[in-house]
Amino acid sequence: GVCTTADCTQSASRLLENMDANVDPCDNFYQYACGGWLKKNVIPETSSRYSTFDILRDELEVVLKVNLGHFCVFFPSEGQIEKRGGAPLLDILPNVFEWPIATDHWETLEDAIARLNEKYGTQVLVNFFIGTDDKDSNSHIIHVGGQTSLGLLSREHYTCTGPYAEPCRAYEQFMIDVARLIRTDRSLEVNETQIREEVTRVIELEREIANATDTPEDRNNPVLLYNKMELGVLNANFSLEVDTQVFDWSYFTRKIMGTVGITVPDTENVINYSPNYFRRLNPILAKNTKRVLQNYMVWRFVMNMVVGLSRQYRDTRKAFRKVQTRHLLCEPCPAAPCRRLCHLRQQQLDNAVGRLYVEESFSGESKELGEMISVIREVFISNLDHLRWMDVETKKAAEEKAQAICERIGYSDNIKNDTYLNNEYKNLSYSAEEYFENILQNLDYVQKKRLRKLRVKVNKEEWVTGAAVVNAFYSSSKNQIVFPAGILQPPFFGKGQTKSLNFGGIGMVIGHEITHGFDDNGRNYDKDGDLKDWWTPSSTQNFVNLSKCIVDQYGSFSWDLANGLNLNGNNTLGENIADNGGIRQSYQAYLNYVEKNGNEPLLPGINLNHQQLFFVNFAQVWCGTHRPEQAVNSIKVDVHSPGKFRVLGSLQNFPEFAKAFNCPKNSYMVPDKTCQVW
Ligand SMILES: O=C(O)CCC(=O)N[C@@H](CC(=O)O)Cc1ccc(-c2cccc(Cl)c2)cc1
Ligand SMILES: [Zn+2]
Repeated sequence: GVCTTADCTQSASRLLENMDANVDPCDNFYQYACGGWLKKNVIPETSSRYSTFDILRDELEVVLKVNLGHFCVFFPSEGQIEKRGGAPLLDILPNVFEWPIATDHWETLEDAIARLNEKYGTQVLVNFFIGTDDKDSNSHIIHVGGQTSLGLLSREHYTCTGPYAEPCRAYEQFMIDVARLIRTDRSLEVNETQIREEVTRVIELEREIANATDTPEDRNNPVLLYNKMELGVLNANFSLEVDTQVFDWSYFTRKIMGTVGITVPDTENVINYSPNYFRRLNPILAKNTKRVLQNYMVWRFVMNMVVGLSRQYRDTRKAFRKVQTRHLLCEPCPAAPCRRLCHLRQQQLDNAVGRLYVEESFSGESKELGEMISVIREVFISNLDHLRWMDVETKKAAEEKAQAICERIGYSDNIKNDTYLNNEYKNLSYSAEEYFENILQNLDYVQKKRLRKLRVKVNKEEWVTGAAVVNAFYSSSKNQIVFPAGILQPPFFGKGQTKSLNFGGIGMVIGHEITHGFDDNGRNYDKDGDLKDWWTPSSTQNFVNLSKCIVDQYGSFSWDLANGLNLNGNNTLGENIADNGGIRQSYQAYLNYVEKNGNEPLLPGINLNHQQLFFVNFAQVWCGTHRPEQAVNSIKVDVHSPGKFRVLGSLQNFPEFAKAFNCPKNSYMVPDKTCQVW
């Protein structure tokens, strides 16, 4: 029969709207499923990528903005911000030992990195953080490395040639304008030549630092990153010298950990995950002065702060805004509610935001989700039996790990617990005059909470995300899959949606997250989340060979929106393995569902059976388009392949898709060579 409920009618019209039935599904399924969407949608001025996925995120923000009245939080008017000019920033520059370009006397270097880290959570030059010990997932350990954010979006930007010339120039002008403004506010002489010269040196230094950082390829094997050594050894073997002054790692570490009352002896173990970066950094520092270094480091802090100052300061980043990275403070937008939301997110108030969202929009689908997770987990495990490339011993360990995956659905009960929330935010104080300082105070509060974890066991109950998030997660150290409330909505999931759409939507995501535990990164961790090899050498070798097929397949896709650049098959391998596993598991789980419960009633007005509807809904998650500069950048930095290729690549490897649409052998969607890992 045909389902004529409102939900079915809505699903049918959504699916029909987005697709282009004139395209042969076997020629290009993405075009077939999304052709209608692409004809009807234009990328908004304010977006760099616009897709079904992004629209869900925008809609979630609207729900939150509309309901921000609940937050009796005072936010300053534009007038109050204007009145204070640059004062909030000028007042705190002494806290970070000053910005030489913008003053005529300044002090040390060492303390600056430590202060930026422990007080403002800003990582410059050295990334120092407390994280889970990969080889003891119940403990925390100090990590040091080179993964600090750069002023420009990516390493490539620092070539300052071709498409990167404009962002570079905007970045340089931004720094010059802020330096001039601060010197003027301080009634110091403004010598344009002097400022421009110092800025040029900072960008030159930043370019060298960017080139010294590890590439994504250098960072994708957790076993090779796990370099544990005593702090004393780190100090001895990875000395950094500036102006004949040696960087003292012990002093630096104690400076940071002392602020939370934790003493760290030289025998303390730390993980140095970028030894090569520090080796490459040494000669760079040796040929630079402390002044240039201080200029660089404090600039990385200053550039994030100007958005919280008066119009004159904010305008300095106008041209640069187009290529902005995520900043610490909020862009004051015309309507107060959106600024409040931004602050709440920036203030790590994800639990308060999550509570609001859950109360407004989440009707608690946990039970049905739980059932979907268990049948898809079962399929993953039963599929292991058919894998000829994995030996019995390794299959047994894989099954144990799959059984041990713990699931989190919707939201953490904590956010419903007023006592818990009040306790979490008790130290927060807001007042209109001091909002800038409050934000800095809260950065301090959040960073101190992170630093205090060093002597505390890992809380595996803790959620790795807030609830008001349209996404899903796999944590290798917790062996945990998480589906926040934000993604539990159409097209992914709906109580009134047919199971074919739910399995093609959230079912795919569930399979994707489970498979992350077995991709090129996740497979290195055992069922307890410890970095321990549970593979036989022969199974490892087979896994590597089969992965190579995926690397080559996605690496051979050339992306028209990125000026024909090919995808990076290595950097996207983990996500591609997860997509290819997810589609197989969720589809098989759907067939099992139909086997057990019979065929579902068809959708009105759309002459597709449910096997076909599964694939159409699956593909329409990624109906969307990109701006060229975002496309080029995403190929460099995104671990996910572009949506179009995620759909094409995983369907080309899946014979059940070809069967569902009766695609002939030589069609584009049925290539000769296909890949399969899980
Ligand atoms: O925002 C972004 O660009 C990343 C979104 C992103 O992939 N999040 C993932 C988080 C993660 O990687 O575990 C969760 C996820 C979302 C969508 C899909 C999916 C659905 C239908 C078809 C295909 Cl080929 C893939 C699979 C996984
Ligand atoms: Zn993923």
